[in-house]
Amino acid sequence: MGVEICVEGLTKSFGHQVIWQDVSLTLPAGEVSVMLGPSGTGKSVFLKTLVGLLKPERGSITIQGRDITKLREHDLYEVRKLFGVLFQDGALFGSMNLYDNIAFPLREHTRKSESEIRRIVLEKMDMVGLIGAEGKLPGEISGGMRKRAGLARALVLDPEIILFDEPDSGLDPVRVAYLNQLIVDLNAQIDATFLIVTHDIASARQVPDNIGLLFRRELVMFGPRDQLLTSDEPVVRQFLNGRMQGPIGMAEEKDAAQVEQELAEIGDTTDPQHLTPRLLPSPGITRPPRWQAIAEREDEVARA
Ligand SMILES: Nc1ncnc2c1ncn2[C@@H]1O[C@H](COP(=O)(O)OP(=O)(O)OP(=O)(O)O)[C@@H](O)[C@H]1O
Repeated sequence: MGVEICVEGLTKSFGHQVIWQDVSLTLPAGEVSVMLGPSGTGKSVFLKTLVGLLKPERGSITIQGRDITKLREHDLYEVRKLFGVLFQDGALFGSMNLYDNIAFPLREHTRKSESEIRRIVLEKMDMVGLIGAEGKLPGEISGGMRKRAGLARALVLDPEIILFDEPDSGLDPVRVAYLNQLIVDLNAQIDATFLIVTHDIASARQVPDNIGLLFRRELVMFGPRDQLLTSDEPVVRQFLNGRMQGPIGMAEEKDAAQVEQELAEIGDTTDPQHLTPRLLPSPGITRPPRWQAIAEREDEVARA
């Protein structure tokens, strides 16, 4: 069913450099959330903090009733089993074929027999469309296939939470579209909680239930997709429209008068009537119950 992650007042620094502070949000169980933000705002640091690889200075991360920032290494090891992580490059072992790469977590963390491992590996490879590529080495396949292999590996321990670190980086737009469909289909099938860090605005508009935006060391906003897509908050509007006009500058600083002038010069693109349609699960995949509620809420926003 996926588990909820509740983050409260989280602050992370490296030495004197505050990366972000006082971040509070709840990733609802079983839903897909996207975290956006200009380069260097600490999105990857946020993912690493959620899995307990980095320790925050302040705040809590509550999963299944336990604050994981307070856990000792042994207990943290148990909590980490709830997570599957898809790293940017798939993080595959270059000398192992895809089958062995995907089987790796099962061989490391479980006592399953090789026949059971085979069943699971082939099931996950099938889910991501990689059947037939078992014997290939990571160096012999495309970036898109490597991502899908990384995703299959993230799925083998049946995680409750899946973190995606820029799944679309380095892929052409067609591969990104296929990957987005795969993410939506997987979420409908396995119903885990998904958090995706991305720069890709088209993906952020179509795929998630919720969107968050990190900017200038703060979480500017986190909420349902329709709420962010129709927001008047200048940072949110600028980022979701991929514009130069607005508070986000090349070096992240602009003066207020310039921002105001720029915003006055551009038209309003937050019209709820033109809310980007959500990407639906492929035909034949049963939609989780929440889809009905989402469709109704988005209809309401469009009518308002
Ligand atoms: N282990 C570390 N020690 C010190 N500083 C770090 C460490 N990890 C990350 N940082 C710093 O934290 C900041 C945020 O990095 P992060 O990679 O999370 O940004 P990001 O938002 O994911 O960027 P991008 O979108 O470009 O991938 C950067 O200034 C980086 O140098």
